[in-house]
Amino acid sequence: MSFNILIADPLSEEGLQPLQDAENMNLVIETNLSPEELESKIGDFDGLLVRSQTQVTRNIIQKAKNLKIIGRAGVGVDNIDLDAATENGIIVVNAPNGNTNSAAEHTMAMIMSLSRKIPQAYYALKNHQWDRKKYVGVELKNKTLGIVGLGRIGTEVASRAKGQRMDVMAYDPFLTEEKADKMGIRYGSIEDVLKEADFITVHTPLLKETKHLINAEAFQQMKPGVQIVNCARGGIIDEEALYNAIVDKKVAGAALDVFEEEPFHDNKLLELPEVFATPHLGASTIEAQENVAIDVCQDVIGFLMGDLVRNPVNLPSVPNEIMSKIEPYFNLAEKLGSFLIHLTDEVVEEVNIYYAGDLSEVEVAPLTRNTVKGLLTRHLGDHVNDVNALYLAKRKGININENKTSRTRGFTNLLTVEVKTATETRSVAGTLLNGLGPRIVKVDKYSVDVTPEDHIVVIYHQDQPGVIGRMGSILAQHHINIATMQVDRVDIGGEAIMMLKVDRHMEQKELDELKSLEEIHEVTAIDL
Ligand SMILES: NC(=O)C1=CN([C@@H]2O[C@H](COP(=O)(O)OP(=O)(O)OC[C@H]3O[C@@H](n4cnc5c(N)ncnc54)[C@H](O)[C@@H]3O)[C@@H](O)[C@H]2O)C=CC1
Ligand SMILES: O=C(O)CCC(=O)C(=O)O
Repeated sequence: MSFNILIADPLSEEGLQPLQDAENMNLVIETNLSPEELESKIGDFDGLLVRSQTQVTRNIIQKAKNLKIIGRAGVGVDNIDLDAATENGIIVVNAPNGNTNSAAEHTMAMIMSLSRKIPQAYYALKNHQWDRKKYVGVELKNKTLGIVGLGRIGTEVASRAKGQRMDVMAYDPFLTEEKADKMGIRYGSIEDVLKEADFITVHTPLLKETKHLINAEAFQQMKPGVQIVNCARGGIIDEEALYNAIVDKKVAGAALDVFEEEPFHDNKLLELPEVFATPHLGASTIEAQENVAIDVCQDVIGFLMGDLVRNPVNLPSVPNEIMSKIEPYFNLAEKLGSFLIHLTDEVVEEVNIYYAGDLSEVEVAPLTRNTVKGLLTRHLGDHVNDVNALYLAKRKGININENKTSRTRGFTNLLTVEVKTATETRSVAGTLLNGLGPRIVKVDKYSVDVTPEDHIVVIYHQDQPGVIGRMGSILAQHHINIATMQVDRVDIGGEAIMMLKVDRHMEQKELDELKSLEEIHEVTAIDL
């Protein structure tokens, strides 16, 4: 099997080497495609790699019939419609670590250039103006740097600014006073940071909550003469408000790497002498580009070859040590879901998943996704995958509940799945037997021991002599060989279950013949 990968933005050649070297990956490099060109080509590709330039819109994703993975060589994924990707079962991966250093260094370069007005002084010299008075700067030492967003890049900026002997203060919803103390910086609310900082640098993602986080009201709260840096995302700072704050002399200078609209030819902020800018160069170093391309290529190859990805954006990332504990249960979880959905023809309203024993001690979200994938595939087909399973369940109005319990029924691990419809509740439980693999150990209230694979026939019948023989005869007439057989009941003479493993798929008319026996209540054939 081979995969077609489209590289739609310029990526480091060295960084692309893992993909070039992979035997079954066909790389097509076509940058600067218009949205229409990308829409018309994307149907041929299994993977798409971009930086921040290409907008991967819902329209493009809807045309991407074969697309399985979108790799973003960088951090911000605001150029990718994540909802559309998730709904269509396309995994998005990024490279969150490879450009942190470069972005932090660029931020420091911006802060230092701002403090000494280096770009303006150079520009004047180029224009034959030797002016030493106009370009008097300020020292960074003892000035307060306010960092909004103390993630990977914000943290690196903090440690570099401390090296400049700045007084560093930060706001981040995940920052506590204790963590700040440990880092040797000051903790503040957003208001504290706005009020006290001489330089403010933003390092948040662009989200609904951070759009225009730094707006006219925020500028009002700042010290006169404050200087502003944005090397994160255009739109975190309201450009109109920044323009006005500079014209009103509230803000003394601004250094911008990112803009509300990119790329641009004109931006009125650049008409102001207090402003200098770079065209989104934060991650543009040889090292960062190589790092992010390698990281994203490895995830794309890994994913297409059936491995786990390290940096998923639209799936929670699970640390390796946890993944190694739960991975053996993936197959069991999916098979239990596929099995159970065949036991009801009614609309499923609720799914309860119970994790017991060893499973009650680990992160089980990936198992829940696999179970739901198994449940939904019967009716929604193969496009259900672990990326979109929970989204599709929600869209169908199915409530999914995850529970951890101590009820192991004597097994070291037990996964029980229960579906509720308007009129019935059906359930199946399975375990992973040490060395023997997955087993179905309970169906509704009956105990069984069946491997969840091949052709299973579940028969509910009256517990009375002769039923098994009559069923056996019908199967024999159709040349259906019984591989294994299990029966269980709760009360003598009451309802009983029979679980058959047969050697081939059973046709509807064969099942109808079984159902026509008076003692039989329900027959379900399940091909797992
Ligand atoms: N200019 C460039 O070329 C580059 C830009 N970036 C951008 O830099 C930004 C930061 O990247 P990383 O540090 O890697 O991300 P990160 O995810 O490690 O850090 C973001 C931090 O922002 C915080 N945050 C979220 N909402 C906030 C709010 N309302 N107020 C304060 N903090 C908030 C989060 O808690 C998190 O700690 C992203 O927007 C990314 O796209 C990243 C690399 C290069
Ligand atoms: O691809 C680039 O150079 C942009 C990097 C960036 O903005 C990011 O990683 O978020």
